[in-house]
Amino acid sequence: MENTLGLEIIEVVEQAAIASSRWMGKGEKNTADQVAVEAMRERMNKIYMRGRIVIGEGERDEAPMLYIGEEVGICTREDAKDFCNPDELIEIDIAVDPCEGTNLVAYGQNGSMAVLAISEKGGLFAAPDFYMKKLAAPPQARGHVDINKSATQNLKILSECLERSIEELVVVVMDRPRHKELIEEIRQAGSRVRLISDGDVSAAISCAFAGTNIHALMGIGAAPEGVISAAALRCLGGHFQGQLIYDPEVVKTGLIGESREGNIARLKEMGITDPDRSYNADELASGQTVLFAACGITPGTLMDGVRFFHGGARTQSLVISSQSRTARFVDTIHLFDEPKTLQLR
Ligand SMILES: O=C(COP(=O)(O)O)[C@@H](O)[C@H](O)[C@H](O)[C@H](O)COP(=O)(O)O
Ligand SMILES: [Mn+2]
Ligand SMILES: [Mn+2]
Repeated sequence: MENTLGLEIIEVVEQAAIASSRWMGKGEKNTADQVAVEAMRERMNKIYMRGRIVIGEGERDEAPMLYIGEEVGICTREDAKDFCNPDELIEIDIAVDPCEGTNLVAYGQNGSMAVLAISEKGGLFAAPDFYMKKLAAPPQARGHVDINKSATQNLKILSECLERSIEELVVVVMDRPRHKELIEEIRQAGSRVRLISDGDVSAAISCAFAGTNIHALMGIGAAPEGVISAAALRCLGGHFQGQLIYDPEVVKTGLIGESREGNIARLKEMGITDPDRSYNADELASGQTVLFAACGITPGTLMDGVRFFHGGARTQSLVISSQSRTARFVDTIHLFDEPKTLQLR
């Protein structure tokens, strides 16, 4: 899979990031999102592959593009056998977030990226558009911290695993009213909290890399983003656990319906009979082969944002593969027309 798709998926996230970054700081989050979706879809449909979107922009009716169930890639054509090789005909599942952190792009803030994860059919948990309680941590803490333990207990375990004091730990939490008590607990335990307004995928993946000064992600974000984060952390050997949140009393906003029972029923319809189950990274991204790619839109902890220069642009991406066991940082110069200069840095 990596051999046939590796380079192609870098271009997919690069094109989405470039398109979206043109709307950076313009206060128009929907446009920043829409152009990323269009660019991602257009580039994906030039790839010799047989892909199906399992995590995307939503259901077909509400999302004209990259909706769940949409088929992408040249080899989804009926006559594909005539021009696609056997590898390209293997069915693959794709999770996309063409603009992760639309608010961040719209307001010119750090941490947004174009991102996707790929696996063979059935290899990615088709997360419903629900919330998810998340716990991400570095590889040394994998299997030691536990989403069912309190933040205080996990910080103690984390400090032992990372051989540093609790006071030296930095935990990223989304700045939401639902996290008031969690934030207090982390501070009370002695650790430091980095609050983010959006973009918990970047925060989760940052846990896997020493030097980011991010040691854990705790709290509730969206479930689709949880699966994408899990795909990266599984390949990197980091810790990731997620638990669906269906009780509107817990989140008090957005994604889910107002009735707890109604939400449980919706989950059941989707085949999720134990709504309280916590999933680890291997279960959320269970495929034999998992590929992940992200490209910075605005600057972030892991990657720089898109930088334009006369006649071109420079992007930074991260491509992770469970197959080759690599995490590649890719720095690309894109030549649009006749650039006067090629910007080295
Ligand atoms: O910040 C986020 C927004 O993602 P997007 O809509 O693609 O720009 C995500 O990282 C979060 O995981 C999540 O979507 C968010 O926590 C759910 O929204 P909210 O109700 O505002 O917390
Ligand atoms: Mn997102
Ligand atoms: Mn998005």
